[in-house]
Amino acid sequence: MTSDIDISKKNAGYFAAELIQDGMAVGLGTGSTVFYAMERLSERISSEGLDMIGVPTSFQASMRAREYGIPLSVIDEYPSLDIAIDGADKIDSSLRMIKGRGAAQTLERCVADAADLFVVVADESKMCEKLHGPVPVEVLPFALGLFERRIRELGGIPSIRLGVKKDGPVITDSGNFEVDCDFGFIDEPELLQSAINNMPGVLSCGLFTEFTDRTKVVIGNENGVNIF
Ligand SMILES: O=C(CO)[C@H](O)[C@H](O)COP(=O)(O)O
Repeated sequence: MTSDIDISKKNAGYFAAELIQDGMAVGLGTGSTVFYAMERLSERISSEGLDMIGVPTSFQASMRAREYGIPLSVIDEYPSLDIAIDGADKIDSSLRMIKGRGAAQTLERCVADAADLFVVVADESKMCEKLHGPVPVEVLPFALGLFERRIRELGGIPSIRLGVKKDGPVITDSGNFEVDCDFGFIDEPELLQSAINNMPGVLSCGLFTEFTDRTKVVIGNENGVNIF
């Protein structure tokens, strides 16, 4: 049975897919809401002959895009993208967000940075007054101990993410660890983002505060979408 959340995600994803026009290079984010955008893009490719190229942000995104028959390339070939479509885990009213449930935030940040417009698709449960909850961070295995010490010094509680159908730590698509760092409610997301991203051994954290001036957030609900 399709849940309300799934309908909301589908409405958001389908709306984002309609923003894509012929000839566009499009970043394809990771997660279940982006899958709906890909589903609709696939339909448009078949029915309208939509001519587009996708740049995926993870193995998951590229596998699903291939299943959907979406032509793919890489950021080396397309360092400038028209639009990147991606999901988020928490979004505040200033359009700052936390990403990284899928441990893909490093590549997602590269693709968002390359794009003229960052379209974030989510259901209503992702909106919040103040960002809170664990901030995912991709960390070089070599630097883990030092990283955990630095996070504790900043007031966070680091917790290395463990595999579900794998013993031991989650290994990211780039071969690193993913560490969820709990800071509770985050007063100054920009400062926390730069403090974490400046730590030795950090690839990228899941706080996304730098794209707000070119972000469109599409929040799906049971009946349609709201745009922020
Ligand atoms: O940041 C992400 C992956 O790293 C996802 O975009 C985020 O977790 C949203 O996922 P979903 O659309 O499945 O709720």
